[in-house]
Amino acid sequence: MRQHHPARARARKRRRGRTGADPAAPPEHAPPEQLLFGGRLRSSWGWTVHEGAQLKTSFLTILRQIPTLVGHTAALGWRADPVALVVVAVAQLGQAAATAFGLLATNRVLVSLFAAGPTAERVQDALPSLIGVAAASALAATLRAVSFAASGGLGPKVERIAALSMLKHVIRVEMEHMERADFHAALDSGQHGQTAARRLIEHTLGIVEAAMALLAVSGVLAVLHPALLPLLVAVIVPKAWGTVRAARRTYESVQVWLEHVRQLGALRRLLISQDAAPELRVHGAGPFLLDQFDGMAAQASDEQTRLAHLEARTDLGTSALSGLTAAVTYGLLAWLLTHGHMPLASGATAVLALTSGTAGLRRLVTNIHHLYEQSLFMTDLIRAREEAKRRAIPATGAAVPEPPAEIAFDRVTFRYPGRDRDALDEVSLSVRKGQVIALVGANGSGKTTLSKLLAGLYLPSSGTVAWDGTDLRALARDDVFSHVALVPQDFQRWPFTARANVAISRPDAIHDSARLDAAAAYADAQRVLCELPHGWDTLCEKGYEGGVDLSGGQWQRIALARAYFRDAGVLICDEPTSSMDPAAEIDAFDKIRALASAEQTIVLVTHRLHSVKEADVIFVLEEGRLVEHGDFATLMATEGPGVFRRLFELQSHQYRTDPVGTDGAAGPHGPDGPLPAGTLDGVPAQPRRARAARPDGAPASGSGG
Ligand SMILES: Nc1ncnc2c1ncn2[C@@H]1O[C@H](COP(=O)(O)OP(=O)(O)OP(=O)(O)O)[C@@H](O)[C@H]1O
Repeated sequence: MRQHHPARARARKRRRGRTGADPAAPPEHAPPEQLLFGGRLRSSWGWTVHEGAQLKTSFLTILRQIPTLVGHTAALGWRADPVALVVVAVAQLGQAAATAFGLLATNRVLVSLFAAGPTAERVQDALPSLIGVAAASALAATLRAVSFAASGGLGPKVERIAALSMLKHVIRVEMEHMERADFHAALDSGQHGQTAARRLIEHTLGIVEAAMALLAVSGVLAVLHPALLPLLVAVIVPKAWGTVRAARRTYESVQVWLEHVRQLGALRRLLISQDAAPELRVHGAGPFLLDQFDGMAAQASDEQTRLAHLEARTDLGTSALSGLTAAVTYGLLAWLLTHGHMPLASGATAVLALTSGTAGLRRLVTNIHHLYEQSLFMTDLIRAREEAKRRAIPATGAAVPEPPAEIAFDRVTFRYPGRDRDALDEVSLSVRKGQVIALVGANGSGKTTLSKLLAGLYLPSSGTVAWDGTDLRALARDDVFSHVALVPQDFQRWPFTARANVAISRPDAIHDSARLDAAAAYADAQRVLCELPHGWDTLCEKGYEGGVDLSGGQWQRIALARAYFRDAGVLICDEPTSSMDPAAEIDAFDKIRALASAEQTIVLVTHRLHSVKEADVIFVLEEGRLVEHGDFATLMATEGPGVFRRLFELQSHQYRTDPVGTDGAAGPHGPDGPLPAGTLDGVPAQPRRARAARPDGAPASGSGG
């Protein structure tokens, strides 16, 4: 039985409805686009501002900027590989000369062949010139190959230089600026500048090559007959117009198609995605999305047909116009020939020259077009690089030779860029060497933010963070970082080998096997490593040959091993055990705490309040403010409902729930009776919909049939 596909039917209807409609009209939004993406999927990335830039700028304006652009690109090429640049330039010049010589030799051949006399003599006469033609074409081919080889190597070198020039500054940008939308937009644009650098070289070389070819042709035409030069211009003008128009049309079509490509690509990725696979199956989302995909694909092919018709129409018009001009041109040529203003041989050479000249021109215009757009991306790269330089962590400052004996916060306030609320509000505290510090509080209370300020990742908006009495701002931040090891909440799961994943915290020791093994032993990660097919050298990224994925808890052990491997004076662990089983968690906390006895300062951010019992100081945060601090006993002994005590009791009661429900109430209990469903860590979670079981065992949901 033929299945009904609503999206396909809609696409069919659209196709039918469009018959007779203006093919130039923009395509209407397909319902799937509206339904799934809320309309066209336009990227908000910075670089998209340049999409179609050449369409918005007049060709003359572009033309005026060409000398400057070519100059910039040449400078870039010179920095990347001066020898290759010179080779390319010489090869291009040589090619032009060979082309001109070849045309002139062709003229000589034709003159000999069209002369009076026996055929054998004429051919013999033409022979030296024929050899010249062959030599010129062999030379041009050799030089083309030389130029090709040199420019092929030049492009990637330029791209590498451009990428490095930006990235080396980006990796030093202050964290706070990494969060800023304007800087991110600049970075996105800059990213495209890296490939643009290579294309700039390609298009500049294309322009030079085409310009040289044109120059050679013009020279030959001037030699054949001065009147031929205006003829070339006569052919050039309509061809140039046609080429610009065709280039713009093609570009426009790519833009329209791009939107579909993005959406279809997003859908295609989801349909084969491993992460989405469970919901695609259980929720029946697979057939639904497939149907949307099909509808959008049908629309995409509609669009391609529309564009193909449009292309054909434009091409026909342009060809008619160029045919007309060519007819006039060749008419003029015929007139010159028939009225004895030019020998027949020169006429034939002129035809050859005109053909090769117009082809060169087409290449010239297309390359100019692309060069202009790529130059915009390149400008973005330069801007991003300068912005990154401006926002960099200072490389200067007082040295920090030892881990700090004390880190002190004095009325520290911090606000994230773009937020209207402080994440930390006048926080004052101090952390001493060898202490275990716990930061606790509800979600969003500022624990992670505080730990990042402590590590020197952010600087306070007001107040000071001082390491041994010196404001962080005055310290060499690289030195500060060298004393910090971090297990962030959202730690990086590097798509590298297990070895690189651990040793990345101290890359200079990546081959130190004893140190790696010690780190694995510390984090209880040996079992994880034993199970990996290539041990330390197993790629921890699924989707590549030999790559494996690790469980959440296994990844956390790797992250702990990484922090241990770093061997720094200050260890900050933000929810280091959230994915571990209970036994592993207890073990991990014991080990982390044990490091304090080795003179390390430990900062623990956690919701597991039982695990902070042995902390030297617990700092309790609430909405960015430090509301309580002290050791566990002090905080539990507070008069009245202290924040920590309330959170602790709430969590403790959760574990004291009657496991078999003999008290007749399902779910956890608090001090005042049953706790709301989903209450965790003292923070109410999303309310869960209760489903009482029906006598027949089916859930009593109100599905209504
Ligand atoms: N990168 C960021 N940009 C903007 N706001 C942020 C950023 N990170 C955190 N915030 C905001 O700062 C406040 C404190 O967040 P923080 O992550 O420090 O809380 P937390 O106590 O660690 O929370 P959790 O227990 O959920 O990890 C929150 O209001 C949060 O929304």
